[in-house]
Amino acid sequence: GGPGSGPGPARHTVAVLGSGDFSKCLTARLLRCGFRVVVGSRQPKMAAHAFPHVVDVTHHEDAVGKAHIVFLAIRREHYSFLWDLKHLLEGKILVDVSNNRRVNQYPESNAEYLASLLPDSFVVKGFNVISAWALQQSCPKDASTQVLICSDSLEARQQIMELARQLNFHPVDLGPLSSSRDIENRPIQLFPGWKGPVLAAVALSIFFFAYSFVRDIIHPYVKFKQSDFYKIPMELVNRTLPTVAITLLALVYLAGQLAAAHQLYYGTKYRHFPHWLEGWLQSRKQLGLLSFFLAAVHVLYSLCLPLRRSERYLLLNTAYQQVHANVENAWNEEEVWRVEMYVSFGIMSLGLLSLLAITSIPSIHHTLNWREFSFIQSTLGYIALLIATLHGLLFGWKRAFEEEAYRFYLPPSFVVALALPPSLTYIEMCVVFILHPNQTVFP
Ligand SMILES: NC(=O)C1=CN([C@@H]2O[C@H](COP(=O)(O)OP(=O)(O)OC[C@H]3O[C@@H](n4cnc5c(N)ncnc54)[C@H](OP(=O)(O)O)[C@@H]3O)[C@@H](O)[C@H]2O)C=CC1
Ligand SMILES: [Fe+3]
Repeated sequence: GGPGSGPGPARHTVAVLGSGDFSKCLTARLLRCGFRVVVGSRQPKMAAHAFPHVVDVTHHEDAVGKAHIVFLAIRREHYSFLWDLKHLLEGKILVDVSNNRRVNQYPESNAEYLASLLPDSFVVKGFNVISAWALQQSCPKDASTQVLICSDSLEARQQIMELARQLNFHPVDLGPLSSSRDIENRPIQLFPGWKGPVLAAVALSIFFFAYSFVRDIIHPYVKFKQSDFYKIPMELVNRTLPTVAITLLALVYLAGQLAAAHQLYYGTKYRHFPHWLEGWLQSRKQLGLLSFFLAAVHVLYSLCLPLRRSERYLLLNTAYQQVHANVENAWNEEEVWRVEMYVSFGIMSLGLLSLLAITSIPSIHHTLNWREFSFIQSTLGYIALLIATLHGLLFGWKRAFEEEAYRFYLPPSFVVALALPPSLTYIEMCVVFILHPNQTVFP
């Protein structure tokens, strides 16, 4: 018969092969939830010390014979010994809990390899996303409780899902055994989806930092023998941060623009985007969050600029020179307006960016319907980009056109602000709204 047709009492006994960390913690959890456990070990006498007395620690053959469900708490590299137990494992449910060290370490997943080794057993993949530490926790709130499960045998899958429930886990059915590759990759991935955006942020940071270094430090030094190296830790960093932030935010919307252009060019929504664009579209959330993070750090840096010694000396020196020149009032209306506005625009764009970041949190995202989400992420996000652009323009204005030393060196934020977002606005206005006023385009 099927995997469920074992003799009655054996069902309440679960076998665990291997006596390592995972085996110990799984056994403890099984016992706590009312199961009987038999552990199979190469050296049962030695291994028995590590288990409570109620646990039957015995040889592999013996353990397998006493249970219908067998957990394999051993590493994939040792699976070959199961070949000797082949006939004993026939018709049993084998739970593969193994993990690898690297993503896609082997051509086939561990569970698929096991299934090919023992075609007459019912292989179920599961519990690998749970750490031995999480298995030990009595209060499931402290640890992640989701268990991803897959198997080619529907009945075996359902039995293991039921077992997971009885162990106070939340099983998630991922279908056939072919999903096991994905399940095995889950616990060893390091922030999937963040690699591209983080690399982009790092590359842009290096580029803009180097640019500012040459422009703000090297150039004045070579040309005017002016030593401004003190600017490296604060001013240069604080110039790089907003430039990268605004560029990343522009990249979020550039992806949508390219997608819209692609759809308009081919005249259909149903044609696949090229791979690079697909990946780019899917990293928009990460790009936006990185942009928000850099913008927030930029705000902190900016708030701390007046705390510096250099700032105090420069202010005092200016005051002294002013007294010397007999100038009573240095008020410059134009400068005052420029700075008031640029600070105000900066605050506004950070406010809007915070809103975008908050609504990207899944639990908040789920309370919004599609239209509300797209209003915040597309419309408000775009407004944030434009306001941030104005902020950058107002900052760069004076330096680009008034300061003698920099006349021929446009500040990077100014270039980015000029080149990226407004041109996107033009593309959107021309291509989308004028040519196809009723076309719903990619958000
Ligand atoms: N530790 C964890 O947090 C997690 C572990 N896992 C997976 O669980 C499995 C076991 O992990 P863990 O307990 O940490 O590993 P350990 O290395 O601690 O234990 C593995 C056990 O396998 C047995 N074993 C070792 N070599 C052989 C061999 N040549 N032939 C047969 N059996 C052998 C040993 O038991 P004995 O000497 O009694 O035969 C040993 O105790 C692995 O596949 C791992 O990927 C999954 C999720 C989390
Ligand atoms: Fe700024």
